[in-house]
Amino acid sequence: MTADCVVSSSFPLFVPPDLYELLSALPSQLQPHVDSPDDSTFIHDMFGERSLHSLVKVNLLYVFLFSLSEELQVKGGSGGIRELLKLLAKPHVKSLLSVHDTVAQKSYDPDLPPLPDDIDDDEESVKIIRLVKNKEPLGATIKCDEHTGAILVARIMRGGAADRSGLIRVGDELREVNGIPVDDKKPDEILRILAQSQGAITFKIIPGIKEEAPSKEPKMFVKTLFDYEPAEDKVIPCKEAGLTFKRGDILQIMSQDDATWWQAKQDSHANPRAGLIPSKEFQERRFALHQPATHVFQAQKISNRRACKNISRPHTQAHPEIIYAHISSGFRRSFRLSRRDKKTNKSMYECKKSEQYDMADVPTYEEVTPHCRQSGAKHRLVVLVGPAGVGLNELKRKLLISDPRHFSVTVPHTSRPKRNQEIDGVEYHFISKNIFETDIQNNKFVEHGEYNGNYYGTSLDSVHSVLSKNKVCLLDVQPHMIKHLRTAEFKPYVVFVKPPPIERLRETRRNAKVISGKDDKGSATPFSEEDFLEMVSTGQQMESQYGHLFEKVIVNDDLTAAFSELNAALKKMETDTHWIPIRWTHS
Ligand SMILES: Nc1ncnc2c1ncn2[C@@H]1O[C@H](COP(=O)(O)OP(=O)(O)OP(=O)(O)O)[C@@H](O)[C@H]1O
Repeated sequence: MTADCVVSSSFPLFVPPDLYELLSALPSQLQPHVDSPDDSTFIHDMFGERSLHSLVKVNLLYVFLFSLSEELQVKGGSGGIRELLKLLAKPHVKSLLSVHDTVAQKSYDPDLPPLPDDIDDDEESVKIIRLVKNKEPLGATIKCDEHTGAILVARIMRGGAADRSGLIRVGDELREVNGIPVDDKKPDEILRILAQSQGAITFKIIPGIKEEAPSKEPKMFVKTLFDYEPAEDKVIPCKEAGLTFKRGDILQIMSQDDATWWQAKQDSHANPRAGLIPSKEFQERRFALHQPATHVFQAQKISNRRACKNISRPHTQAHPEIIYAHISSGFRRSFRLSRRDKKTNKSMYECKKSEQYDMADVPTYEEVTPHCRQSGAKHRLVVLVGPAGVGLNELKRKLLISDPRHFSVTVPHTSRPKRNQEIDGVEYHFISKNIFETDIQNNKFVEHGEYNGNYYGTSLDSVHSVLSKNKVCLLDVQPHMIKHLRTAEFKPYVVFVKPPPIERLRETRRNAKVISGKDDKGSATPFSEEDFLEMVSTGQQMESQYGHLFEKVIVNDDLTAAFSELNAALKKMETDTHWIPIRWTHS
């Protein structure tokens, strides 16, 4: 339906209540002097007429002031009275009263067409609604009742023109449009009549029996975790009433009355009218039906490259990583896949819980609330994800160099023996194999893995330790680990570092070396074409599977630009208000 409502208005009249009482009392006082019932009805109608009330009210004001002046003149007397008489005699006071009287007597009701003659007197109540089309849709949908065949108002979109007017309600039966009976028509045909109508449209409506309960505007906000285009949705009851959104948009849910189709509006849009979106439950069911069995992104096999490479490489001032080594030796500590090692490395980093598909993982909507970090409160955990070789360590390193007192990384645990030059708690926390295994059992690790018979892992305590120093903890993990870090305590800010298109990879990484090592002696070799292809395809896979968990996506094309963007985003994260899952605020 594409019509807009005219809401009638009338000029407000301020009639003293005692005058109303007088007018209402008159008919009964005259009653003893009236013989015929017709005369009695006439008198009642006349004194009950609203326009008479208005006229009397207006005249009373006028007459009252005149008689007041006369009375005061007769009384003569004090300076105050003379002053008042002078005021009342002033031309602009008189003009003001005259304008008031003129305005008060005008009718501001809209010019409505006469009621159709053929209205059945027996019909209990019929609403004739006149609407004027403009660009804004009416914000209502119709349907054909499957039992009676009646055309009913199916839905009123919250905040839309129909809703705001209050003239049309869900369940109202549509009888005529512009005098054309619609009881033999299908909803589509009616919509065509409406589309062809110009200017005013008259609806004849039988009000539905069930009155909609006045609804308070709910204040529920959700972050959308998928893209939605109503035009492509085969089952939406009305495509035109649908709301388009992109993954990551914030919507305000306006109505959940219908279990299948919610009403929502974009938080950032001024348009008050809600649109239809699939409900969470409905979308989950659809998602489950269309999801291939093997949809879970396979965690990459892990090498210990991260665990060892900065520790055992010779320190040379020329190499940027070594500059970092002077700031903190606990770098390259997270454990992600090395492309080069994956065939030979049987171990992989485990996560704490099962990676099996469960409904909680279905990306539909997540209820969110605005959050701004209070000064002095712990920082949000910064989680970096991206395909191997994309530049996570390079970006971390730059952040650490830029502000070593503000940013920090975790110190990993290992079960391998400590070397002479190493200090416990600096390069690693050195623990026995037994203790490592017990800690794994007790879910003490964010990630852990085995390499060359030794365990390596990032413990939750090492994250706590950085955060408790009021520093921003930079952690890079496999993307399937993100969900375990999404807690009220960590409030992770997840940044996906994405590779640029392959031609830009070739160009920018021409002189770059990819570091790999099957033992603690990491070796650096140039990127191969295969590395680039794999980086791009892994990046795409990660984004499609975990994109709903990313708060920021940074394309690492030009390194300096990518670093500036990341740095600026992290500053904003600390100072600005962000939408976070509401469950993170219920700790
Ligand atoms: N934007 C860039 N332009 C040019 N070289 C880059 C860029 N980003 C990273 N590099 C280089 O690419 C190589 C790999 O980067 P880095 O080690 O940071 O990747 P990574 O994501 O940590 O990889 P891995 O997980 O395999 O350790 C390094 O030599 C780094 O200097």
